[in-house]
Amino acid sequence: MIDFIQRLAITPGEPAGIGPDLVVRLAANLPNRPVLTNPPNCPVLTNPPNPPFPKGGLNLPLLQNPALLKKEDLNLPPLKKGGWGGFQLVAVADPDLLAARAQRLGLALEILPFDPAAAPQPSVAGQLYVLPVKLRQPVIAGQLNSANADYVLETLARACDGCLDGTFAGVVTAPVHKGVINDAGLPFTGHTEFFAERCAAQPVMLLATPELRVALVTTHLPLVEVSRAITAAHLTAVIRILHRDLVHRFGVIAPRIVVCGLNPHAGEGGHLGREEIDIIIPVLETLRAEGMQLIGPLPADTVFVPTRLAGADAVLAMYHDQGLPVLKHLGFGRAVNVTLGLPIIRTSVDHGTALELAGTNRADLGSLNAAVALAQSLV
Ligand SMILES: NC(=O)C1=CN([C@@H]2O[C@H](COP(=O)(O)OP(=O)(O)OC[C@H]3O[C@@H](n4cnc5c(N)ncnc54)[C@H](O)[C@@H]3O)[C@@H](O)[C@H]2O)C=CC1
Ligand SMILES: NCC(=O)COP(=O)(O)O
Repeated sequence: MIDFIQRLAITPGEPAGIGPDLVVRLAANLPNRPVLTNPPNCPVLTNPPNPPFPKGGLNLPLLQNPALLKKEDLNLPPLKKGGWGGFQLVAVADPDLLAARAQRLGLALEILPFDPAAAPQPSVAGQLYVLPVKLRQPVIAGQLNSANADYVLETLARACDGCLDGTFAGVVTAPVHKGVINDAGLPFTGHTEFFAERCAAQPVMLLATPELRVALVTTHLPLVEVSRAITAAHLTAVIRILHRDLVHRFGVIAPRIVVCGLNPHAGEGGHLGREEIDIIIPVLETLRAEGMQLIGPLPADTVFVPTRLAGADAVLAMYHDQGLPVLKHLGFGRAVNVTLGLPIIRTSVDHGTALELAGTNRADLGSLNAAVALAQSLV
C-alpha cells in the first residue's frame, strides 16, 4: 500500500552531455516498487502536505545549544509509522530531446505530458512525465552549443520555482556545463549558486557517500579569491547551516564536524599563513562555546586519515579542491551532491557532463540513482 505520492523534479542539465541519457535510462529502468520511508525508529510523515516554501527560506531556528539537544527539540511533527512512499519523477526538459536520446540508446520509453493539476501518479518503469521546456536549437550529443545555454537555465528555474510553489517536493539535477553557459554571456557558476540566488538563501555544498560527508566553505571560486572569502561572518554562517542541516535533514542528533585549515599544516602556528589564527580558530571557539562539537582546524592533508575521521559526521573543507578530490577518490559514481541551506531539497550527481560518453550507453547511472534515493529520503 502506498501512503503518499511525492513529485520529484529532475533536470537533465546540459543537453549535449550524459544528463539526458541518464534520465531516460533511469526512467526506463525504475524499480516498480514504492520506497520504504520509515526505517525502524525513524518517524516519517505519511501524508506530508508538500507546502509552498517562502522565498528566503523556512527560517528554521539555529540551534543555540546543540550538545544538549534532545530528540524532542527537533520539533518533528507527530507522525504515523508504517508509511510507504511513492514518487512521481517529472523531467523538466524538452520532450523531443528525451525521446530522441531514448531512441538512440535503444530504450522503450513513453514520454507523457506533466499536468500539475492532476493527482500525482507513481512513476513506473518505461514511462516519464515531462514538464516541457523548448530547446533553442537541435542538439548533437557530445557537441556543446551555447545557443542552448538559456534553455538549460530555464529548466533549472522552472524546477526551482516548482519546488518553491509546492508542485515538487524536491529537485534532482544532472550535470550542466558551466563553461558553455558563460560562453553564452550568462553569468553562472553552478547549480548551487543559481538555486541559492533564486531562493534568496545562503547555500552550503555537501557531497556525501555512505562513508563520508564533505562540505565546503567556498564553492566555485578562483583559488586566488578563496582566502578573502573566508571571513568570520561567512565561516560562522556555513558552520551553522551545516550543523543545522545535519540535525534536521540527516537526523544526526549531535554532529561532530571536523574542520580543515586553509594553509599547509593548518598554518604551522602562523609561519605558513595566518587565516587559522586570525579567523578560523576564533570562529570555532565561539561556536564551541554554544555547544557545537567542532574539531580543528586540522591540517587538510591528514584530516582524512581513518583515526581522524572516526566518529566524524562531516568534514568541512575550506575550498572545492581541498575536499572533493578525496571524496571522489573514495566514492566517484555513488556520491551525491546536496545543497544545504536552501528552503528546497536539491540533490545532484557527483560528476560532470562527460560529453565523450553522451549517447553511448556507457555512462554510469550510480550517482544519479543515489541522488534520487537521497532526495526521496530527505523528502
Ligand atoms: N553538477 C554539475 O552540474 C557538475 C558539472 N560539471 C561540469 O562538467 C563539465 C565537465 O567536467 P569534468 O571535470 O570533465 O568532469 P566529468 O565528471 O564530466 O568527467 C570526468 C571523468 O569522469 C568520467 N565520467 C563522468 N561521469 C561519468 C559517468 N556517469 N559514468 C562514467 N564515467 C563518467 C568522464 O568520462 C571523464 O573521464 C564541466 O563543465 C563542469 O563544470 C562538473 C561537475 C558537476
Ligand atoms: N564539483 C561539484 C560541482 O561542481 C557541482 O556544482 P553544482 O552545479 O552542483 O553547483
